[in-house]
Amino acid sequence: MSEAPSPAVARARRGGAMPMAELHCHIEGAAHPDLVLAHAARHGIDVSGIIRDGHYVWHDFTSFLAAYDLASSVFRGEADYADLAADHLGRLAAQGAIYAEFFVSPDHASNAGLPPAAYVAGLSRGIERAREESGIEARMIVVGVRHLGPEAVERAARFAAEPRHPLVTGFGLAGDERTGTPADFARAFAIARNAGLGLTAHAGELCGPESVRATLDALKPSRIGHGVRAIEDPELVRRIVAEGIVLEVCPGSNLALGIYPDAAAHPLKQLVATGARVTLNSDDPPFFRTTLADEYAFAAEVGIDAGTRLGFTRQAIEAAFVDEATRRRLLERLGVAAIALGAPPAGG
Ligand SMILES: Nc1ncnc2[nH]cnc12
Ligand SMILES: [Zn+2]
Repeated sequence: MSEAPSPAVARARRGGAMPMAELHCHIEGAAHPDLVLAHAARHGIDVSGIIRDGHYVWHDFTSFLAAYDLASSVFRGEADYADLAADHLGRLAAQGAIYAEFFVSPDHASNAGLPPAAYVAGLSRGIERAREESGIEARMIVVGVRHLGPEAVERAARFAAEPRHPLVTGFGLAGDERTGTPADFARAFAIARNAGLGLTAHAGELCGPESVRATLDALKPSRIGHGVRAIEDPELVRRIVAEGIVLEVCPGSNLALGIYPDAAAHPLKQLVATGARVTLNSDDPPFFRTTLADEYAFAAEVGIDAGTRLGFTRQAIEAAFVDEATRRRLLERLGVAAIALGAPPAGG
């Protein structure tokens, strides 16, 4: 009879010991239910409709967004957001992440009564605290919320652009992909592009390949949030590969939201096989009962080898919205971690 593997070996087999990097996670969506319960109690907010037995409850994309909005509303001050960012990044670092970008939504802060500048100041304090505690590096991507309309998204872009906070390095579009058309947000993306921000947009999550194509045409992002449904159109996949568009793939989110019925139906492996630049991400981890380590474990479970999984981390660092000196440092850290694991990273 063989002995049970040690926890470290079991974790390594699951893919959890890998050095990881994440490009796609919404900070409000990363709020652990315990943290939300604590802040809700302080502010006298009833969250019993969205948190039961320590887990978020929702049943479709619309009710997920409603739960997300209510959970967000319990974070009201600069210090609340510092705690949220530090908690999120501390959890990621404990899993093995060396770099993380997260989406920040000035509209959610404003709805909770906090001016966007104080929101970003609080989050950046959390980033600095986490860096001191664990060495994890992080940046913020301001997002406009699509279902709030083009004017709100332009307001978010102007906030991101001027004055530039040093840790805000990107601009993106989140929210309900089923509302409006990408062209509605072209002005917002022009503002962000002119400010030198990196660009990403959610597409090909709830809607099909036509949404990804229209997003690439109208907004010209270097990265697409999700993008998985591009697999339904081989011509579009060829374009994504040829243009080097990076896909921020979030399998746990896709499965939780029912975009795909099960792991076997998820196109992660096919996307990798096309040569597209793929990264792995957790999106809104406690809402979808996932973690970044779980996403890497998912990749292992669907048959993606360790070298390719390390390649996801390298890809994320190469596509990160950071200055070149930081990118070089992160790639060096990845190289050292990969050698310790006994496997040099793909392409490095
Ligand atoms: N999965 C998702 N898609 C679009 N907008 C979001 N905001 C938070 N999570 C999201
Ligand atoms: Zn997302």
